[in-house]
Amino acid sequence: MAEMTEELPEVTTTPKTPLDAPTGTPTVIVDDLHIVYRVYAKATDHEKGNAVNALMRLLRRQGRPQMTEVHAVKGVSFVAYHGDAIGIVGRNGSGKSTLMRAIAGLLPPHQGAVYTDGQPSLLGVNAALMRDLTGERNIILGCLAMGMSPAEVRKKYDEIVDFSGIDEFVKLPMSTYSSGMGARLRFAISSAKTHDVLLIDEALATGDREFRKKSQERIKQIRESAGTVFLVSHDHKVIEETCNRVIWLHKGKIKMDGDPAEVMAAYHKG
Ligand SMILES: Nc1ncnc2c1ncn2[C@@H]1O[C@H](COP(=O)(O)OP(=O)(O)OP(=O)(O)O)[C@@H](O)[C@H]1O
Repeated sequence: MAEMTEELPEVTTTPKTPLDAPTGTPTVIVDDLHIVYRVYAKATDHEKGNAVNALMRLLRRQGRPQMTEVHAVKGVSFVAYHGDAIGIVGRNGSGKSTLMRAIAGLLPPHQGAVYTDGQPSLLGVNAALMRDLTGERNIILGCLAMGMSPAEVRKKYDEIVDFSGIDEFVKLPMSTYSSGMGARLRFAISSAKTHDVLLIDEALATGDREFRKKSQERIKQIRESAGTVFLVSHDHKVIEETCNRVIWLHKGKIKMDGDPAEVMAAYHKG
């Protein structure tokens, strides 16, 4: 395997205490959550800004005419616990990714609230790795960004390269990777750390079968260390094999929440 060649400065930090909270206590509380996107559509020629149109809008107390709202999550409430792996299913546009981003704190609630115990980390298909940098550099930066000390990065480096299976490609820029290789490296980096709440949005979709198996094993380990995992996937086999609970979103609302086999059976019936 390729040795890590980058020099990292010696820094001593106090190690983070492992998650020791007992299972069965809440990690995420979502309370009557509403998320609304505001979209500014392109103005038609008729609406285009000129002084007369602007004045008429002011006089009629109208807002910008091109703005539309998309109510993506509509009053979602649930509680997640330590040790939970929750699958989120639903048709395209049902609000799955929006809900993940809201739990990660990346979207402000329009109404309601999200309370989390610990730091949620969102691992998505577009997780911020840099295409022009080598895999090695991305591993180092990614781990430091997750709060690891340089010593921890050095300790974890081989394991991450090994888990990702990208071998010698680690020395090449990520722009030379296939989408599957990129996804594997992202998952390997993100899951190298114990997460309180790990949100995985379709990030396992591009991996091959062997990698999916390895990632399911990793998710199990995270659950066993009392973290909480959310998994958005259109691959229902992965959901059923990995999760102990499934939430079915439909048009921004929870249609069903419970045992994976029961929810998936109802979901397939439509
Ligand atoms: N940035 C955005 N701006 C405006 N509307 C958005 C934005 N992102 C998502 N939406 C809208 O919000 C709704 C929910 O989208 P979201 O991506 O959360 O659904 P999803 O269930 O994850 O879909 P998919 O399975 O296709 O990934 C859709 O109507 C979508 O068009």
